[in-house]
Amino acid sequence: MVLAEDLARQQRSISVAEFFEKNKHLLGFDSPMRGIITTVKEAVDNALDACEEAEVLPDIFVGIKKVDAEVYRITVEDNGPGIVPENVPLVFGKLLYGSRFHQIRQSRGQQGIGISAAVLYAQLTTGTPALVISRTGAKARAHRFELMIRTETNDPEIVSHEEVDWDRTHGTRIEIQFKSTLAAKKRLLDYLRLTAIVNPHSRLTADIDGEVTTFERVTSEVPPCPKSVLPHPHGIEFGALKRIAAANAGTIEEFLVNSFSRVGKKTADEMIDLARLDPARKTTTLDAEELKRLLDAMQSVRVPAPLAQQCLSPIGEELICKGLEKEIQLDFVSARTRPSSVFGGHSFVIEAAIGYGGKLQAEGNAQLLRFANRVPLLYQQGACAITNCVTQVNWKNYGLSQQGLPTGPALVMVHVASTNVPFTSESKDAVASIPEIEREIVLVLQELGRELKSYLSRRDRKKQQDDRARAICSVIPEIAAKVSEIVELPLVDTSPIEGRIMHRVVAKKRTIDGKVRIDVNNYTAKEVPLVLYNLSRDKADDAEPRPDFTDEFDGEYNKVWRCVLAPGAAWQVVYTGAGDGSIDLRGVEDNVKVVVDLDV
Ligand SMILES: Nc1ncnc2c1ncn2[C@@H]1O[C@H](COP(=O)(O)OP(=O)(O)OP(=O)(O)O)[C@@H](O)[C@H]1O
Repeated sequence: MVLAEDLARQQRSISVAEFFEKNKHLLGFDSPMRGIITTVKEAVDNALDACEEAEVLPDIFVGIKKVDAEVYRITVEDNGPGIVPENVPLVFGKLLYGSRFHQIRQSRGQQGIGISAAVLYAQLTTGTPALVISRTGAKARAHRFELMIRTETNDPEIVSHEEVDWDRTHGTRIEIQFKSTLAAKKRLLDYLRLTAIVNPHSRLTADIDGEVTTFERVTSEVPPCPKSVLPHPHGIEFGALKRIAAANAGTIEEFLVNSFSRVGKKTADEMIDLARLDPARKTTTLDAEELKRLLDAMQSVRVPAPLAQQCLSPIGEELICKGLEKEIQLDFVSARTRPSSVFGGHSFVIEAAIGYGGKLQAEGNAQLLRFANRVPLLYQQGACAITNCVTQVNWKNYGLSQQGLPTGPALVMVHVASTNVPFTSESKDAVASIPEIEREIVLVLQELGRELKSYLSRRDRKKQQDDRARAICSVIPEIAAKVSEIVELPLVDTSPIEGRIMHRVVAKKRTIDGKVRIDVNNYTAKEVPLVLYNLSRDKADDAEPRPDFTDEFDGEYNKVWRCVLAPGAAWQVVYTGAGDGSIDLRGVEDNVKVVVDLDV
């Protein structure tokens, strides 16, 4: 009895801020290094969400500066709609306060914890308040706050508040200081690069201790902001049904039609009938047993899937490829956006891409890029359903070797976009194992695997043909020389014949005038593709071709320069390479001649 009374004296409620102060690892603040990444991630997620809501092209600045031995100041500034001054203290100084928790639509933020957890972490490690400046439009003045969190009550504490001048017309800036290290610099830049890939409409500028990196946008089209939809009857649980039914003044039929997505009068009547209820009854009069019957009926009646186009914002195949190509040089890339699907009443869309070659590492595991609602997932790869699906696919069928993950110079990217991404924890690092989601991921990877396979066999076939053609071409000049010696006639230029064998122009070191002359008039195509091979990779690496040449590696041989010569166009190009002599490409009307001087 005494013990119970002793215990009773110790029992008291715990504020959510106290809880997370003690369990900061649950929110991704388990180490000082990770603290920086999580803070930047939370603030950038919020900035991107806010810009999307305001339909402005995001222009986001991330600054990290050492201010003391172990203390870093993290700044994130956006050009979003700003936050009204009354809400600023709540947004940054109260955990579980946000605008997205109650909305059913795709957004980066969900829980209303992210940024206030960063403020809490800062005050825990350095005791300094967060500095926030926000402005909502040209007509309003900016408000500057210094904020802390009262952990015992989970309430904001306003240390200072004043109106200030700010050159941005709208946007928000947050500055947080905490103990950390800059060991996370590479990871931070990786995070920003990945964020740029899945948010191709945004410009991200990072200043990490004076070193500035900009990730430029690849499109100027703002993706439409996903719209909030009503809950789907297949995704509702008893507690939620009871709560919304109690708050509804109408009849059961009105309740079903007005409170759930894709439920019309006919579907509602079918549900009510199945639950053996009177459609004219008020929902507030239903007892627990009747609500249970209604819930069962709602789950068994067929209802069309939620309208994914409204509430989701997939990136799209073209922009995924553009983003990947810009940030990671690849020889092959292909992307797929699957049709939308549903799990537990929540819409989701799976997007994926496969890249190969280019600057990817030839050894070791393929690079796996995981994303959820346009946010890169950087931690807990092993615990994520995406990783599980990638290892389930038999990559050997598609020309890659495999040790769990595929290996070799490949990249696999998967994006889960959903109104409710099922994360394994509050730190939102890994996607939970949901059979519907996993099925879609495996399907899309198999689809892309087939494309990769046909690219790899095309490439191998081409390499074989090239090798053969090269072997033949290497003996033609010798045969020509021998023949001219025998028949005692001048040596002819064999380049056009070689060109026809190779189906392209091959420049090699030759002795005629110390130059190679290639006549491309044999091409009947409207445009003449010109490819220069066999330039020493080292030398060609330093060389800058003309802007109308694209410049790439063929992955197998050497540097390849491509351009298109239109017949009839007059060409006069003189190029001086780095130490490998000059290359002179010349074409005249109806007689396009290419002269390559490799006289080194
Ligand atoms: N830069 C910003 N511009 C405009 N509004 C913002 C900004 N940052 C935060 N907010 C508002 O503050 C709310 C709380 O942000 P917070 O990061 O705590 O949670 P969240 O983003 O909603 O969810 P999560 O915890 O999953 O990140 C957001 O829902 C949003 O309404």
